[in-house]
Amino acid sequence: MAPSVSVIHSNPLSLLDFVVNKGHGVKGLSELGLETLPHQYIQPPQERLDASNEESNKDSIPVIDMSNWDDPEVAQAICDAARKWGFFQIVNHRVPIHVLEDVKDATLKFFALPAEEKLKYSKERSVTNNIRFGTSFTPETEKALEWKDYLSLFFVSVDEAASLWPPICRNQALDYIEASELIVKKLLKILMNGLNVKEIDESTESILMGSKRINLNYYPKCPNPELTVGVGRHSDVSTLTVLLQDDIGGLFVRNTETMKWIHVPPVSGSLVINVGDALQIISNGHYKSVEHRVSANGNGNRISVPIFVCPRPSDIIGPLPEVVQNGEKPLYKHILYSDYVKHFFRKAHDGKATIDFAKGDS
Ligand SMILES: COc1cc(/C=C/C(=O)SCCNC(=O)CCNC(=O)[C@H](O)C(C)(C)COP(=O)(O)OP(=O)(O)OC[C@H]2O[C@@H](n3cnc4c(N)ncnc43)[C@H](O)[C@@H]2OP(=O)(O)O)ccc1O
Ligand SMILES: O=C(O)CCC(=O)C(=O)O
Ligand SMILES: [Fe+2]
Repeated sequence: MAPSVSVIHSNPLSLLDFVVNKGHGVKGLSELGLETLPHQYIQPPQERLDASNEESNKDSIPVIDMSNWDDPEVAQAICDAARKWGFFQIVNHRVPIHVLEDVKDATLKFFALPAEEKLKYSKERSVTNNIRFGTSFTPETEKALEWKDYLSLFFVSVDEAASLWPPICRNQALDYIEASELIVKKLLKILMNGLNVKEIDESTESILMGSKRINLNYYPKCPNPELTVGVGRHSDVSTLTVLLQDDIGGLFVRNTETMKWIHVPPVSGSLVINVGDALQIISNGHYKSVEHRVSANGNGNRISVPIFVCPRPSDIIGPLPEVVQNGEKPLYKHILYSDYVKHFFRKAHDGKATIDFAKGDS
């Protein structure tokens, strides 16, 4: 039986038991009809988004039409955006719209499952570490929790996905991964060309796109959205992230010049692309992995579906030889990629601090 709203507010153990242990997530909390936010979700004032730290001018991240993707001007726009903003949106990307709609529907269906069904995929019960249903980011280490539930699926093979991923969303998630492969390859080719890396051999291809993780994110309607966050400030640890968002909005990106936050408005049929830490390291800082965050909202539920395109866990990553061969100082050392990711996952979101792990001489 669900605890009453007053028990949720007065007993911290009861909240954690309901949200984390019983698998109801923040979706379950939201559906209890809370009128005020439980104190565990109240972020310190400096982590909240308000109008004073939002960009008020009309600067916005570029929307790039990929119809003529061999046009040098398109390549230039992509490389410029990756250098300046670390983020851009793409339209006419060749991922069929029905694939995007289907994976959004499947996300809603997964989160609509009963808590006990979703709990089968939790860290404690999942038959594999490659599948994880969870809430917030790292509830064990966070001072304030985040208003988000997620299902995270690390892609190993179609066979593993077919036997272990939740049946209600596995085909749709696999189709989205498969259909986005072409645009991912094209973007990486363009970005490598922009660094003077003309030939992508097998080992570079593994570093650029040797593994993939797909997350299904659910941000339920929130009482007092101004006091909390959907996702706190972080940069992705991927090479590139391909993000599908719905039409609710709430993703904000740091303008690294003004340090203010810029909204990434939903554009119908588009995909948001962002540079992750692995690409910042590989490119020796030429491409920027930029801090971003998601606000909570009081009007409705939001979903998003990022595909994190990554090196393989066993890859050693560091600035590419082509980038530093002309005497440019390497800003990052060589590191085992899985060490980097473990470092990211073991702490609460902390903005751009993760990349310090890779700083130093190679
Ligand atoms: C969820 O909210 C998020 C997520 C994000 C994500 C942004 C990204 O950029 S994700 C892309 C990450 N890259 C990869 O997954 C590719 C490379 N993968 C690996 O190297 C490995 O698969 C591994 C992730 C290191 C896991 O390997 P494994 O051998 O299983 O290692 P463990 O020691 O068991 O786990 C390490 C540590 O990480 C925790 N963890 C594992 N998976 C997840 C997950 N999906 N979500 C959260 N945490 C995870 C695991 O619990 C371990 O910690 P312990 O404390 O338990 O030791 C951005 C923003 C968000 O809000
Ligand atoms: O939901 C979003 O728009 C972005 C989520 C995000 O930044 C992430 O999952 O890494
Ligand atoms: Fe992110």
